[in-house]
Amino acid sequence: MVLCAVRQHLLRGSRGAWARFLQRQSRGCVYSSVHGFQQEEIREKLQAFPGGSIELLTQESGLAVLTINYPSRMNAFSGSMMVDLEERVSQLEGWTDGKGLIVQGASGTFCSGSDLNAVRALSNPQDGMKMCMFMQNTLTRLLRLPMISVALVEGRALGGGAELTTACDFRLMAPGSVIQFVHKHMGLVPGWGGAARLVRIVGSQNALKLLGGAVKVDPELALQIGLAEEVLQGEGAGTPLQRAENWLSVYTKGPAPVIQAVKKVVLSGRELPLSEALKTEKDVFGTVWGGPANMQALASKSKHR
Ligand SMILES: CCC(=O)SCCNC(=O)CCNC(=O)[C@H](O)C(C)(C)COP(=O)(O)OP(=O)(O)OC[C@H]1O[C@@H](n2cnc3c(N)ncnc32)[C@H](O)[C@@H]1OP(=O)(O)O
Repeated sequence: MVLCAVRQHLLRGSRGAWARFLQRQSRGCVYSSVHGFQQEEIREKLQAFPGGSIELLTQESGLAVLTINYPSRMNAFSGSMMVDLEERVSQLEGWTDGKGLIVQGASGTFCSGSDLNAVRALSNPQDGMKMCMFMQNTLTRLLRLPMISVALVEGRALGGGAELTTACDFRLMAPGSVIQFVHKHMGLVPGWGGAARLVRIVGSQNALKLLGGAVKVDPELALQIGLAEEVLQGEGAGTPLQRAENWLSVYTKGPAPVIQAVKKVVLSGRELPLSEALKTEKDVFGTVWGGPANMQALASKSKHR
């Protein structure tokens, strides 16, 4: 009873801590009206470029699959798909049972970046900045979801598609797939946060090579520089999605509050200064200490041989 009350108190404290974490990180977003960013205004503009969709399937197991779906344009991001993605991320933020997320493209290819038709129409500097801020906000929130995320790369991940892979915790590549930051060939640099995240994943030297040379990163190179965790081999071992689910299940096995706590402490360690990360870790620890999974493990006198 007492333990329960203490836990409730800690839980309340932790929710506060997590809310404070997100608040410090601008509620999970990078830009708000303070930066001249008006979300509704850009949403309206983006909706004027329809096509394709972003599909979200949540499973009772706590695993969700997000599919970028515009096969006739190699899953390029139309304006309405950017808006769709933001809405799907909002849905995932409110999914209390979520533990894992796989991001994939439809029809055997990942994503060929932004829809060049929309890009042409939004090529004035003001609209470009607004689109950039919108996508940075969305992909930052995607990476900050309290669940473990994996980009399943089949076929090509080009431009903004390559940037999207970096907004997941891990990348798995199918044989023959390619991740390529083609921005330089387009007279651009990444603008959806892909450069900042890439530096943290592969280091600045490798990031400079990949962006400066618009290098085609095949699975072998991706493994070598730490961009990908694994190549999904094995014809007989199910579809690439099934293999990705298998891979992820090692990390999502267990109760949702524990898996979410794992992601939260790693996220705060990655994003906050040490003293603040330590405080957040303490608060997140408070949510699992004395919780059902902890009590059950203690009662079963589990060994870790
Ligand atoms: C954030 C910054 C960015 O993301 S800038 C955008 C970067 N992406 C690109 O430049 C990709 C340009 N596309 C390509 O290089 C090729 O289409 C790739 C993806 C390699 C596929 O080649 P291939 O297999 O020969 O097919 P294809 O060229 O016939 O394409 C099939 C249809 O899809 C379309 N498509 C492809 N990518 C885009 C795109 N990003 N935006 C708009 N449409 C795209 C192609 O135009 C083609 O359409 P259609 O059949 O000609 O009507």
